[in-house]
Amino acid sequence: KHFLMESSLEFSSSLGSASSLLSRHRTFKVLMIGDSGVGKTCLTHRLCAGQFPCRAEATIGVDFRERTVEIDGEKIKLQLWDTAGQERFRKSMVQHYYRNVHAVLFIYDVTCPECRQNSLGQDIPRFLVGNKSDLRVPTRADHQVNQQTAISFAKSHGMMFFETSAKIPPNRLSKIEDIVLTVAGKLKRHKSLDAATLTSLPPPKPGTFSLQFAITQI
Ligand SMILES: Nc1nc2c(ncn2[C@@H]2O[C@H](COP(=O)(O)OP(=O)(O)OP(=O)(O)O)[C@@H](O)[C@H]2O)c(=O)[nH]1
Repeated sequence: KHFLMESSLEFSSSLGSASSLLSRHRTFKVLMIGDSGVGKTCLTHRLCAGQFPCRAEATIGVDFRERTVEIDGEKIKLQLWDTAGQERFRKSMVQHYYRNVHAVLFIYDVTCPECRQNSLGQDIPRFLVGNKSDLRVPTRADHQVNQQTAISFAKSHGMMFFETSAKIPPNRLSKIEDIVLTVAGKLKRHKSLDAATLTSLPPPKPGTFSLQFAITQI
């Protein structure tokens, strides 16, 4: 995980070059945000490289990884920006990495009902992703985020919902490919994200909502 200088944070699109006019190709900046330790770095690796990283250290600043998928003949490049969850790193970087964002993945840990989050980007596609589903233990349901609660929460905030694990081997339950394809598909179809507006989106509006889930069983 490294610290990136501001100059490398700027969004770039391959649209405009002669070759990209022949094969349509768009790049979208997707922000991964969430508390420290929820698994943003591991999930970013998994979504982009298909693997769980053997070791992950706390992110300092931001880092990004890319994944290209083809949807209906168009190549969509997702640039996943892995942000620092630790408050001391987050504060100093906040205004930089929220610039020109096209979608946000709010990540929380399903075994941590106290996860909190700041809301942003009301006008862009947003996804709520519960990670570490491999750590769910049926007998400890009271210490985990209830999936129905999370689904209702996502619905009421206009987000799409996924529960996944960055760690489990690729299978139907991991949902990793579903997440990649859903995010890319949503961005491809999102009206306000056409070529003309790619580099001129306003910064996401700040605001808050509590992503603190109620513990449903006492
Ligand atoms: N069991 C399990 N462990 C996970 C999963 N995802 C991440 N972890 C572990 O959770 C810890 C934190 O993961 P990171 O990806 O570094 O978390 P982060 O959200 O990037 O943390 P910050 O960089 O501090 O913001 C590491 O020990 C990972 O191995 C998962 O799906 N399942």
